[in-house]
Amino acid sequence: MRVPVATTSHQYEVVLGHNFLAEAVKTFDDKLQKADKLIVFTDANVWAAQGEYFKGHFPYDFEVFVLPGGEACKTFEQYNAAQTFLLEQKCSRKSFVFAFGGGAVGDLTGFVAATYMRGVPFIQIPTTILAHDSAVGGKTAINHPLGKNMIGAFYQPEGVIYDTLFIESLPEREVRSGTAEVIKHAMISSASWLQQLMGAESVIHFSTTELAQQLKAGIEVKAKIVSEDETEQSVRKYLNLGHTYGHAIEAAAGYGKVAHGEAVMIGLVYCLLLSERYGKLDRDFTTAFLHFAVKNGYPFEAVNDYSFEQLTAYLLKDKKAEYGVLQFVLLEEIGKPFVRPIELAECKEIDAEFRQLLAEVLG
Ligand SMILES: NC(=O)c1ccc[n+]([C@@H]2O[C@H](COP(=O)([O-])OP(=O)(O)OC[C@H]3O[C@@H](n4cnc5c(N)ncnc54)[C@H](O)[C@@H]3O)[C@@H](O)[C@H]2O)c1
Ligand SMILES: O=C(O)C(=O)C[C@@H](O)[C@H](O)[C@H](O)COP(=O)(O)O
Ligand SMILES: [Zn+2]
Repeated sequence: MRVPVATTSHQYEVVLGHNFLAEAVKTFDDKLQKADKLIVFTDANVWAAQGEYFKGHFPYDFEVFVLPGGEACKTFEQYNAAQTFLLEQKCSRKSFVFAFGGGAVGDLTGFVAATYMRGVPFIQIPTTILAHDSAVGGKTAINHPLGKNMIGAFYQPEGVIYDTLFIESLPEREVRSGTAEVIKHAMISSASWLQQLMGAESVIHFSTTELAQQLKAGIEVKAKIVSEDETEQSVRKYLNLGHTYGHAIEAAAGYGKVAHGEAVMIGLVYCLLLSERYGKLDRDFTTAFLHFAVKNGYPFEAVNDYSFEQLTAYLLKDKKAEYGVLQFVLLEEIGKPFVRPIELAECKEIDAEFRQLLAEVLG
């Protein structure tokens, strides 16, 4: 399966298949033959689970740099270590970089590639469900203790090779986390798709074929939006549904304790509550959605670990804020997102409603 991405700065394809790494990498043969060095960035968990397969199916010589697993690789320290590795390997502008891992490896590697000698080409080889989102569209970043993804660049990959075989070793918690972004893509694009997901027995036990269909549908939504608005001037903001509150939870927890997708799911419910005030969605729908999320194991108890006051500083650092006022992505109805300024006092009211609803549903 192929999904084209055509942003203002770059055109490329996402190729999706199963057990097809060698074949997919070969489609870049022209470029890779001309490269003076191939560097693979990965993380310790991915390399332990999938390194042998990778080595057996990657048809070129390469050097590998193994980062710490998860959010721990999106730090200034690891950014510095990765740049040092490229310098020590004598990489040039003719070198090629691969991000082999989930969104954390992809975001770090993309930012390293964007800034090494002011830009070297890179290819995303995602290994998580979540990375159907992160590997596409060119948002690259590391975290700052004061806010999520605060230091980064828009920098598109040369291509995305998505071999769903890698997902077979993904822990269940990460399957759940990644599926939150699939659900987000459904919420901003299609009521019938969301209805299908909400009606499923479980959204974390899809068959390989069903999963590939869900991933492709998500990639298509993302590709269409980033092709229209690469740098988040307009419709790209819709991809941030659930992230204003979600990122605040992630940052307050200390990156990695609440997984990105878990935090996004929490943020999606928060946005549904807020949307009730400005669109056609009502409390019955929000409650049904929360039940669906709880049934699938999303950890809403995490909200109770932080007061609204603890979240406030992170909320205010959201990148969509304008002139000090938060801009939330809301839903007129499912499939119809819009952006609206929301004052902090109103955020606090919704936060209180959220905690009340959680108490009712979680008991
Ligand atoms: N750039 C974007 O547009 C974008 C979009 C969404 C999320 N993100 C970012 O992506 C990150 C989250 O990505 P993620 O959920 O993929 O997390 P991740 O990269 O941290 O991976 C999750 C965990 O699973 C392990 N793992 C990954 N693949 C594995 C595999 N195949 N087998 C076994 N273990 C594996 C990792 O080592 C890690 O511990 C966050 O930092 C988030 O901010 C970026
Ligand atoms: O691609 C986008 O645009 C997104 O917002 C996708 C999000 O899922 C992703 O988590 C992104 O990294 C968030 O970006 P940020 O600008 O809020 O840091
Ligand atoms: Zn996200």
